[in-house]
Amino acid sequence: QLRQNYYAKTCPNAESIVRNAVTKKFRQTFVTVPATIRLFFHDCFVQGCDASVIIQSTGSNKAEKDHPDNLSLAGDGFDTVIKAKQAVDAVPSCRNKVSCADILAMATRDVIALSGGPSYAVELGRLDGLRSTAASVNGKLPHPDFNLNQLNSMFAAHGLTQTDMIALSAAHTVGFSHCSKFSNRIYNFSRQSAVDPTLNRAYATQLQQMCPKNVDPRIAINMDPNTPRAFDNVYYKNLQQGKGLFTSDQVLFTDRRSKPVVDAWAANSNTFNSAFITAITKLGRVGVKTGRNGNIRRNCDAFN
Ligand code: HEM
Ligand SMILES: [Ca+2]
Ligand SMILES: [Ca+2]
Repeated sequence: QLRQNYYAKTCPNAESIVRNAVTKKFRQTFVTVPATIRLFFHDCFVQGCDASVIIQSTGSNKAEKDHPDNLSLAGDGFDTVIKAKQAVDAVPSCRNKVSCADILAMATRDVIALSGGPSYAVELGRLDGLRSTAASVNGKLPHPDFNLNQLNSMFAAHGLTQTDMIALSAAHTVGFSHCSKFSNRIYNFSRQSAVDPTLNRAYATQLQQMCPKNVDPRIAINMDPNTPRAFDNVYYKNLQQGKGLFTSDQVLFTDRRSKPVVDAWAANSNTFNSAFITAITKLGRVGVKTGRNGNIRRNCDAFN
């Protein structure tokens, strides 16, 4: 039931208003890019793409964003959606017409294009969800130590194929990770080997330097050591060299079932780009709310 140009009659400039607000935010800080993309993913995988992740906790409700798996979502993603919503609502005819869930989908499309990734037409028509609880996040988001079967089954639960999962994982071509998310790979990996043998040796040494054993937990490092500010297929080239940061990244190359796709997309950015557009469009359809199951929030971080 989603479609392109959904707001053509009700708020014809919705997409350009959002794009302008996102561009302004992008010029202030690059973190806007990874923060917004990850926010969209974490929204869609819990209760569908309904902006449930943006809701603030209240005295009586601990919201999704305060679940441990969401605590590292960067504030600039939330801020991007809130700023874009304010820009939309500043136009009298658009006021309370555009959902926060759609604004997040548009902002995600825009930050990908701004950082050099593929441009695509975004489907719209989502309503905002009416519930957000920390408990509902349990077991719904992938962990960095997942193997291919675990990744596949979690994505399959939302109608996404292994190919879609490999394409979406390329979001790790931009953005940051805290050291704790991969420290198991560079210290005390196993009885046989202190360092994960699938990790490039020189890269492992660099990671140990950037993330010494008792590092400040607030330290975050680039996930793509080569082009951290470009949304590109270098993600797959890194995997070929043992430079995937998480087990869940590197396994896409070490498991023979996913390796052929990694090799193909490392070699051809056009085929990657079109697979990515297919996959993120499917991600945007997950669990969409319509009718009585949703509404259009006045403020994206609180229920009406
Ligand atoms: C395939 C399974 C995935 C796992 C296990 C995973 C795990 C993680 C982890 C552990 C971080 C670091 C968080 C931190 O320490 O701050 C991260 C960051 C990130 N993830 Fe994923 N992720 C996965 C898939 C995805 C997908 C599908 C997307 C979007 C399409 C995505 C987008 C991002 C982005 C953009 C960041 C950087 C965030 C920032 O810099 O603020 N991830 N991911
Ligand atoms: Ca959601
Ligand atoms: Ca990159």
